[in-house]
Amino acid sequence: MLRQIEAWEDRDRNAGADLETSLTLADTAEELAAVLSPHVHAPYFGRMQVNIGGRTQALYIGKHAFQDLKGPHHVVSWESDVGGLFYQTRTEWTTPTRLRGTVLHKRQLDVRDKTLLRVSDLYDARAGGETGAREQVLIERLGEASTTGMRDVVQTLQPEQNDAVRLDAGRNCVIQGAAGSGKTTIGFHRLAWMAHPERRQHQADAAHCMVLMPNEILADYSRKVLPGLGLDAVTVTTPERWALGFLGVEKMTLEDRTLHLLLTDRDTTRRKQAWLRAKALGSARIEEVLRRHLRDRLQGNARATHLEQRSEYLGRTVTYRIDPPALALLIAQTVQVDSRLGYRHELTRQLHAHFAAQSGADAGDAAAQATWQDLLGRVLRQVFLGLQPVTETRRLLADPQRLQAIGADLLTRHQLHALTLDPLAGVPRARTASIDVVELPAILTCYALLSGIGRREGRALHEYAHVVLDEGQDYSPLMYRMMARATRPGHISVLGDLNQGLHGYKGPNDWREVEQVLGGAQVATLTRTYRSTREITAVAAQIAQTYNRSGSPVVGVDRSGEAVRRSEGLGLQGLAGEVRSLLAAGHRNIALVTRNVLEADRLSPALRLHDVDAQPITTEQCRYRGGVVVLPVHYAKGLEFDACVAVNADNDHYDPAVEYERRLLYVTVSRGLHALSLHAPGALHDLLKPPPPLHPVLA
Ligand SMILES: Nc1ncnc2c1ncn2[C@@H]1O[C@H](COP(=O)(O)OP(=O)(O)OP(=O)(O)O)[C@@H](O)[C@H]1O
Repeated sequence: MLRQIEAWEDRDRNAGADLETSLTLADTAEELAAVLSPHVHAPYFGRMQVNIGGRTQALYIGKHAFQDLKGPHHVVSWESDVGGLFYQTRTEWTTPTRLRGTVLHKRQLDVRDKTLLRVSDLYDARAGGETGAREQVLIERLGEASTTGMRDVVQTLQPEQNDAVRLDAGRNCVIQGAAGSGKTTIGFHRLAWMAHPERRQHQADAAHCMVLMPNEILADYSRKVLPGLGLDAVTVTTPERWALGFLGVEKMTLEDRTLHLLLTDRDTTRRKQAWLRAKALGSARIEEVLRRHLRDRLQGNARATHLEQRSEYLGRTVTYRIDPPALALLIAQTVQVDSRLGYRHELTRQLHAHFAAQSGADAGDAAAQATWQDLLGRVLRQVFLGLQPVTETRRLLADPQRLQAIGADLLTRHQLHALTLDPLAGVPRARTASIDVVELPAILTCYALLSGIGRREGRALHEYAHVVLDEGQDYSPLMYRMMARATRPGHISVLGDLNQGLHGYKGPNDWREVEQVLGGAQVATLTRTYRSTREITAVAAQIAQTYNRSGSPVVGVDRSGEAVRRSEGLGLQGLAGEVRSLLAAGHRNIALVTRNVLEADRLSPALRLHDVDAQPITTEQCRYRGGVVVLPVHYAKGLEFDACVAVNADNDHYDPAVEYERRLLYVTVSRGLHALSLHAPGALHDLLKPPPPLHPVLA
């Protein structure tokens, strides 16, 4: 590898016939050298002995493919089809040249800093197959301390995770998995796999892909995995930030008044109404309602449009004109064409054809177009008059009669009724111009129908090559519709856990609904969790089993660790003592997870009085930099720490009768890798009591 890099970096060798060719060659060579360089320290992590067409040979598997031009030292990349065999239980395959291949032996090579540290044989056909060492390697890797960013798991990818990464390219997929099953990690690995040239027509250019994470803190945490997977160019953001940016209203304040009401209002009827209203707003049927509404509005604007323009074309005077019946026809045709680029683009195309017919010109002739351009602009302004996505969507949603008139056959009676209610009237609004998260998908839909949707490149809108949606249980069906519209067909990968849905009022009822709105998707379920020790997983499972919707039990990798610490009746001093004791035990990254922001805000300065410096993470602008942190559960979601302290983990803070609260508690206790401490000023939560001791005979 070093020899190859040297050759690439040698400018004299990359000389072309002329200066320009030489520069291009040198640039390309430098780029190749830069891509290969990081892999010199650990060029491979696996070796397979295979028999292909009767010849036995060794294949080395690494994070990056390497073709040794002057010797026999090749490395195949883990994303290649043959590299995938390293993780699979399958041992036979057929090469592209139709030769039969058989895997005889698999070996894990722990290489760091150009040093081979250890060799573990994973599979040996002559000695009876799997050796069991794969589990051992995994357990050791999981026992390592946490970092401040998401890690790549290429070396220890497990067979079921590998299958999820390699679900058919070109088909949407939904990957369901419990907390710590590696979903988010797998989403990024799937993207790396999609970016590999072997995906042929489905290959996704990383620069044209996007990953949507639930909040900025997690987006920042997960960006750290990108370089190791060769995905530096991928956009990682949150759905709200992306949508506001795309709509050009990033200055508006984003609020979630439904969540505010659900968390603070004790009136059950109002909570139910807010929930149903949010659900109705996120229904995929809203797309069709908006379609009908916009069609009528465009037709209404066209009604009085008599416009004409005289121009000189090829030495003669042409009168271009359009009258209401002609425009009505063009609009009817426009709305029928379901263009991703929107009505404005399609109507422009139709108008070009209309005026071209009047002058006998070719609709694509730029010189001819210039002669009717002014009139075309006037027609568009008239037709789209007053159609601003934010105001237009709000106007429609605030008009029960109009909704009834165009949506009676699309929405249920309950949905229509829910849309007419205003349960949020008492919830304060932001002082500045704002958008609510539950109305955002409808506004985005309105924009998409009028002006198109996709990846902006200058003034053009392109499809995303592949989009990964993390925490997919929190996206409304309408948002799924829009993401599918913005993306190449079959190129959406969804990761989620129905059991961790913290925003059920926005999310889908189940994955079938997602499958339906996406127009088909493969669904895979991850059955194992990797993050936490056996002791921590047992506590999380005890909570999850009270509402488990995914249908599969949570099975953790059987890694033993410290006993879960339970402290009842301890105040702030006790809590500070607990943190100090975790630090003394060698844990570096420790999270104190609270039920809400206010508690976290108060806890940080209070702990300082007891000599514990815990950084608060209480807004999306905060970044996780490691050490001891205090954060509310909704920001802790997706992050992980060496040790987690569940603060105020009692019935008062997590109402046992409310499923949503139990979900929050599940998220809280599932954040620690190695240690969990449950803390309450009084009695611990009902679901966190220690399991009864085993009967002496069983023990
Ligand atoms: N095959 C693996 N080898 C090593 N570590 C793994 C493997 N799979 C998962 N992990 C580790 O398990 C932890 C959980 O992974 P990840 O955060 O992707 O899970 P998740 O399912 O998205 O969790 P959550 O639902 O809580 O956000 C991470 O530390 C990850 O590095």
